[in-house]
Amino acid sequence: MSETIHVRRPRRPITATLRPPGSKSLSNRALLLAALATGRTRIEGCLDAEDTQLMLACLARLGIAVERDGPELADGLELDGSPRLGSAAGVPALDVGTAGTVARFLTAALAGAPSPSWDAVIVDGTPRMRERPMDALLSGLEQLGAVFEWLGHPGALPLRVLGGRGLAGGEVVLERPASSQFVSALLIAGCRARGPVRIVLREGTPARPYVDMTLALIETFGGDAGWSSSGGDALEVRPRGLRACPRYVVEPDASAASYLLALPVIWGGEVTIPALGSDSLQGDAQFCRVLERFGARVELREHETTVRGVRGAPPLRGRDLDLSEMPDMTLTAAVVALFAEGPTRIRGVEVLRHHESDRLAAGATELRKLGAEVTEHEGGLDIVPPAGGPRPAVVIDTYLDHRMAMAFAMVGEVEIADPRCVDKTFPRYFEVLAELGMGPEASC
Ligand SMILES: O=C(O)C1=C[C@@H](OP(=O)(O)O)[C@@H](O)[C@H](O)C1
Ligand SMILES: C=C(OP(=O)(O)O)C(=O)O
Repeated sequence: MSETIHVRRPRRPITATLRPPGSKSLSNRALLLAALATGRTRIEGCLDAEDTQLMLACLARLGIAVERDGPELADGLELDGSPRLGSAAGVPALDVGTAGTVARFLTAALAGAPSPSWDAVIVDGTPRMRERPMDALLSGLEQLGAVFEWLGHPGALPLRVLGGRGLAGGEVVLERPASSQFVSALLIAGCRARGPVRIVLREGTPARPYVDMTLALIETFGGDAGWSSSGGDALEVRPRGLRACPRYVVEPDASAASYLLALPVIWGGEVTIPALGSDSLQGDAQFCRVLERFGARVELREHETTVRGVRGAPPLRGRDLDLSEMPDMTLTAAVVALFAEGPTRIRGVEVLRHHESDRLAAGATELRKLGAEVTEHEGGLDIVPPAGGPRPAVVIDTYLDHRMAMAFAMVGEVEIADPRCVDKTFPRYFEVLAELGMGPEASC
């Protein structure tokens, strides 16, 4: 039986200004693009958690060292990039853990590295990462000129990327990708190709704001990529050398912020997140609009978000939510739905089947334990909240999934199993809850 942590219901409204850690998505893009760019980049506000530590450890294995200002990664770090992606010789072996961004973006960047110093690189991850889809990305890279050897199942981790001339360029046609990260990875790799790269999305992409985020970061690092002006759902990369960014400041993580902003909606109070607002590059920064639809009062300003709630007055209302642009927000919304009047439908999130867990199946199971009536669809959930609120004293299983732990902890009066799974993106999450009066020490 794994360790559990007890999370209490707060006794007072939750009123605070809170600073979640740096964005995982922005940190790992900035780290990788800095590693591929010529010159020295300084990054401030970098997330210091499993997913960024995995990226940094892989880069170090490739011979790209990082100088830190201090023990906290967020304080600042500096990194000297090289288009060949490092100086390591032989066949370095990289562990990408369960970090989708590292598995997809770094594998693609390796495949695109021109004349690398290494002969080949082995890429492997956790058992779950071996199951998570990579196939359409890898075959797209092969079409552009990459060479892989499969060390397990074809089209999946573990694999060997053979060092060569990098990517020739050309066109890749994707049916609806299993992850938006395939598109972002092809864009990043395409920046180092010998000729232009065109990515045709025959049935669009899930989680499109992450693709726009990649385009914005490529531009920050001097690259040239964008949506095709010739119509249709296509992207074009016009390769040119990437340039270091003298100072890149990472925004707070909008997905981590979602739990903190949902707390006053469930329990009453007011939470402000500075440095995360309407100007954010993160699609999840728009999640406050979903909270507004449930009934919260929301101010989304430039550089700042505030969400207010008054417990039970007026009551939250269940809603029909298309979360296809913000799939990571599904579990946060599903837990808020437990406290609403009337059913909530969540749609458009079939990518959740391939995340750290199958979040639709895992979420449905745990919501039912709390007394909700849940119907699971291929790409969503219908949730009828329990009359009288969630059942107390339930042990929530977390399926090695940080978002299961963080979302279900908001329920209060629950036991969260394997709480350290939050280390993937928000290691201090339970300390923050304790500071807000939801820790075990609040029982007096
Ligand atoms: O590009 C990114 O940084 C991410 C894209 C999304 O992946 P999917 O498109 O697989 O949902 C998201 O879920 C993940 O947390 C981060
Ligand atoms: C899906 C997620 O992560 P990954 O970057 O590993 O895909 C997530 O953080 O919710």
